[in-house]
Amino acid sequence: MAKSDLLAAEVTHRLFVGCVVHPASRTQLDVDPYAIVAVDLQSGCITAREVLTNEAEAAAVVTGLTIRYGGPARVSVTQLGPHQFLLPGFIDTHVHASQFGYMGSGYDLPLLDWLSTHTFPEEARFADPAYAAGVYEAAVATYIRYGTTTAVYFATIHTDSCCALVDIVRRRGQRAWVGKVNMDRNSPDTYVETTEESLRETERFVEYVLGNDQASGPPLITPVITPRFVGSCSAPLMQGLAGLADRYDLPIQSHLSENRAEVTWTESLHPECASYTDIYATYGLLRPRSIMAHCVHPQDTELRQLQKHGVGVAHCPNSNFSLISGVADVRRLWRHGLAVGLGTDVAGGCSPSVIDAMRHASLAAKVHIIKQHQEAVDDEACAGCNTKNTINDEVTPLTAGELLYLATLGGAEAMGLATELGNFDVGKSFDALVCDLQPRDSPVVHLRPDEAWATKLEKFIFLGDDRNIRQVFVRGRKIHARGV
Ligand SMILES: O=c1[nH]c(=O)c2nc[nH]c2[nH]1
Repeated sequence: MAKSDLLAAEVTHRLFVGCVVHPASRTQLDVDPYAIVAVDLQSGCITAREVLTNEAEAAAVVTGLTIRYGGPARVSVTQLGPHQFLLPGFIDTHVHASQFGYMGSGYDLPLLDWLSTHTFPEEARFADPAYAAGVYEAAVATYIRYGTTTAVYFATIHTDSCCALVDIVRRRGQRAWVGKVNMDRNSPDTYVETTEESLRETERFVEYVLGNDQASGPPLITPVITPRFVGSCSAPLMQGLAGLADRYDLPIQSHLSENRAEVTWTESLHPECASYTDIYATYGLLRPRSIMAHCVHPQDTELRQLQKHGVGVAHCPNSNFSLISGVADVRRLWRHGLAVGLGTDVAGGCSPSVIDAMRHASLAAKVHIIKQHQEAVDDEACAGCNTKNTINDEVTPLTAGELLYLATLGGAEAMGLATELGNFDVGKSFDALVCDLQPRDSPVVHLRPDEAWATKLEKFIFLGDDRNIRQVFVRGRKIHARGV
């Protein structure tokens, strides 16, 4: 090839060479110290994943793939460093972009008081699109920096401000479901809509999102139907929203069974229904691609109903601790066959980080173990059972593999997107993080010589932060790189 042809040739594929970590399933975490992931930069999809045994073999496979993809001028090779690894991008299945401004404050109140004291007054300010854009710009940049490649956003009731959020997410290249919030009852005068307004404005928002997609390939941004929760949505509004979800084939998100006082109040609003979950079922809001946040206090019958309708759950442990809502039990949700992802639930949760959500999920699972130990000790049936870290197969700590699964593939399953996202299977979108355990400015993660990869991953989960996320990719495109 002449030199001028070489210069003109376009790079069509990128190969990542080094340690690759991904959940093959809930029960299998693959950690491959010598592996290659190949990405077609046109489609942003993974075209090959090769698992090797040593560096020499990796070099030979790089050469073979380079020939297959048209030669060195068409292939860019990224060699990961000794403490770097590739991880699927994080999926935050429940986050209020509009609450970013007061995250980290107001945790002395339970849910319903917190909503009326902090949340509704702040969200009412989003009537001003300029104010909204300022908050959304900071929020989206932060979530991306922390490795969230896919976010399921609540915005507010204000359509123009919701459109501003969509524009920001689109410009920054993140994948997202974005929801205009619906509220037509039990809300302050300054932050409420009529039923008709709420439906009309939701349709205007949906048309805006669907009409403005400029990404090549399937859209990165999807409008999501977002009744805030039963307490703030009348039956006609819920029914109307279910109709919009049908008409536009859209996903749905809401809150379910977060706090005991909320459950009691909600059920009192609908004596015609058997339970909180049954209210959503009755008004048509439970289906595949519905995501219900929290599910802290459901009865078994409710979990069976969620499973029957194919609903996914956003587990939001930081929020459940911060608002003292209770502790959702992930293993119980799994036993009922539910798909579960993680939610930061900013600002109920006090961190924008899915790594933090993994840590809190670990603690939440341990609370169930501690509770059972405590009950056993109180019964005097189990003197000394604190010497074990498990009660039985159903009450055990979450492993590092399970935590990484919740943060990635579990979220994709809850969204009904597991054929496209969540790990590095060939054909899926390359939504990925280049993680670095030894960036120059992160003294917290200390590695001993010859630290095993299993230990390195645990340290990433329990000590890591945004400084350990070097690059962020969505559909093969780099959307963030650290300056340091
Ligand atoms: O954690 C929560 N955050 C909210 O904004 C909200 N609204 C209803 N229920 C809610 N729960």
